[in-house]
Amino acid sequence: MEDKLREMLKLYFIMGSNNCRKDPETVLKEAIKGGITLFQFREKGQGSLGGCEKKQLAVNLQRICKEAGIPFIVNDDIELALEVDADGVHIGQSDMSAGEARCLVGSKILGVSVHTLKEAEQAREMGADYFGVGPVFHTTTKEDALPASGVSFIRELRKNGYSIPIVGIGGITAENAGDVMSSGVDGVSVISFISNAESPKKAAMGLKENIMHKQNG
Ligand SMILES: Cc1ncc(COP(=O)(O)OP(=O)(O)O)c(N)n1
Ligand SMILES: Cc1nc(C(=O)O)sc1CCOP(=O)(O)O
Ligand SMILES: [Mg+2]
Repeated sequence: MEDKLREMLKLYFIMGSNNCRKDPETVLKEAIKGGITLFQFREKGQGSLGGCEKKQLAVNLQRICKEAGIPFIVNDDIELALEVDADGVHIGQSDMSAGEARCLVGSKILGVSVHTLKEAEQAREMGADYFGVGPVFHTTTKEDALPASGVSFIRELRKNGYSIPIVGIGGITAENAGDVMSSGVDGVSVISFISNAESPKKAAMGLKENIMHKQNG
């Protein structure tokens, strides 16, 4: 299961309608053609959808993922994740606790954002399946992002014996993805480099090439 999860995390695309310059369903289909391995529905921030519109978009994007065999993760909204029977959820330090989330989602994938060794210890104890660590580089996509910390915390986690799957997030592009991979992560998480690209397919392909290149030596 853990090896399968590491594979899934290689190119983790996250998106909501407000991150896209074209129709979100088209963006997701193109990103899948470009080689993404996991998708997170993150409908959040200025201009995002709510209520029935949010749920309908989740259902439509989940169908596209299912047809392509890409697991579908929901950000923050555990109720929605359970309603649509998503493959997993991602939560951060200002969301519900990882312990509570684990109780609610059972054996679904549980991702947790961590920024300190203390948060990492708690998340691991509470049953996190993977960590999201960022922002690695400067990002304007997340309104309340912390200052960029580079790859130092990723290296610190590995040095302290954390073998749990980890993805780096924040400001990642095809150009810097290889450096993030070299720090010890299993994969990279990306929003705008794909969602805002003229060709989401080409953007995903560019990322994939650099990720695989690093992985193979
Ligand atoms: C893979 C991944 N890593 C980190 C995050 C950020 O989660 P969080 O800190 O809860 O912030 P929001 O995304 O909810 O604004 C993530 N979503 N995915
Ligand atoms: C959703 C999210 N979480 C972050 C964190 O640091 O935890 S940074 C971020 C936004 C990532 O978007 P982009 O790839 O466009 O920089
Ligand atoms: Mg959150």
